[in-house]
Amino acid sequence: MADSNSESSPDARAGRPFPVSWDQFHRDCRALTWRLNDVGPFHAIIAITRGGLVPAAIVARELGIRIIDTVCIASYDHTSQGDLQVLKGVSPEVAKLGGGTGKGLLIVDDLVDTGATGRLVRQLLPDAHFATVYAKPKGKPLVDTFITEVSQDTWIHFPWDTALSFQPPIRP
Ligand SMILES: O=P(O)(O)OC[C@H]1O[C@H](OP(=O)(O)OP(=O)(O)O)[C@H](O)[C@@H]1O
Ligand code: HPA
Ligand SMILES: [Mg+2]
Repeated sequence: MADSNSESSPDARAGRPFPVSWDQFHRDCRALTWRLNDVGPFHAIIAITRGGLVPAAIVARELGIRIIDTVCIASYDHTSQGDLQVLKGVSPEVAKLGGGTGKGLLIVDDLVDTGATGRLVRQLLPDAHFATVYAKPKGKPLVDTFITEVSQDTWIHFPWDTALSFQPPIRP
């Protein structure tokens, strides 16, 4: 990421952890779906891989959507963001359902951070509805629906990236 500001440098952000359990993540995805239920119906869901796969599965189950596509984008190597690479775009069948601009399609990702991924997704499908579970301030304007905002200098630790481990007591 081209962010030289020490407050939001990868190290600073990794230093302010926000761990999310499976239980919490499931609850947040359900809360997101309640909001999306008021916006739809949607023809199909597009999960932004890989982080969007888990929320997309939960949202699809709750909304009864069975057509699920992926847009495969990679950029972060742990906490540093490099150039975005679209490894796979929208499939022709799903692009057709969205009339070429994404109308009636629901894009799901786990979070927006700098907004770089969201901007790319919006270029691909300008009329789609873009939903994320979490949003940081820089990326928030790109998202149509999200559940929880965290500060820009926070690093969210998702349950699929973490494991339970011993923590020393606060007072040694
Ligand atoms: O708003 P941005 O600064 O672009 O960051 C948000 C994106 O970064 C993460 O994906 P990543 O590229 O790390 O790939 P992954 O989903 O495979 O973990 C996350 O899942 C979002 O897609
Ligand atoms: O805060 C985050 N957590 C996990 N992955 C991420 N990718 C961009 N920002 C984050
Ligand atoms: Mg991702």
